[in-house]
Amino acid sequence: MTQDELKQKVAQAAIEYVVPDTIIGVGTGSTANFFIDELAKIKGTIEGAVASSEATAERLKGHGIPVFDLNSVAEMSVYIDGADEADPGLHLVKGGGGALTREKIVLAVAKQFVCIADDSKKVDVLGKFPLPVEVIPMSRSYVAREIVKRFGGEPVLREGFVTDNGNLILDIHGLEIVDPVAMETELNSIVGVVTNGLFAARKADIFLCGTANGVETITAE
Ligand SMILES: O=C[C@H](O)[C@H](O)[C@H](O)COP(=O)(O)O
Repeated sequence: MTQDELKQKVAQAAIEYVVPDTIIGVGTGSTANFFIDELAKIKGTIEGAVASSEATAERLKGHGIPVFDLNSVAEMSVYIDGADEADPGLHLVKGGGGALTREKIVLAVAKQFVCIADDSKKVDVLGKFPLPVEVIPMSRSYVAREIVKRFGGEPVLREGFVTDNGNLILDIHGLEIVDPVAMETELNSIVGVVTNGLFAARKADIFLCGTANGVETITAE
C-alpha cells in the first residue's frame, strides 16, 4: 500500500470518532486533508468545524462544511489531526506544515484528540524529525542562540515561510527528546517563542496508525 493509501485508511477510520451534532476541530496537512474529504461525506451529521489553518478552512468550505470562528465555540467534541512523529506515550511532534500554534489552540478547546498517521510516523524517541518552533520575527536570532545554549541541536530558519500568524519557524535539527513535557515547557519559556511543535503536555488520546495490515488503534503506554 502507498503512503497515501495508508493516510486515506486512517482518515476513514477517524470518521468513527466524529460525534454527531457537535462541532469538531480539524487539523492541517496531507493526512488531515484526506480526513476532510471523508468528513464531507457525512457533513450533514455535524454542526460544523473549527479549522487549525487557513488552508484547512478553505478545504472545509470548499466541501460546504460550516467553519466556525474559535471565539464563538466553547467546546469541541474531538480534534482530529496528523503528526510528524509519535512516540509510545503518544507525545507528538507536529508543525511540519507550520500550523502548530493554531493546531495547539484548537486542540486546547477539544475534549478528545485523535491523531491519524501512517506508520512511518511511529518512533521510539522523538527528535529525528526537526522540531518546529514558531517565533516572533524580531526574536529569531535570540531564540536560536538560547535553543543552542539550553538544548544543543541546530535551529534552522525555514526559508521563505511565514505562518498564518505572520511569524517565522525555526526547525531544530539533531535533538533527542527524552523528556517531551519538560522540553515543551522550557522551549515555551524563551521570550519570543510563540509555541513549539511538541504536543506532550496535551498529547494524543488515540493514535490511529495506518499499517500494511490495516489500521492499528493505539492508546498511550
Ligand atoms: O503543521 C502541520 C501539521 O502539524 C501536520 O499535522 C503534520 O505536519 C503532519 O502532516 P502530514 O499529514 O502532511 O504528514
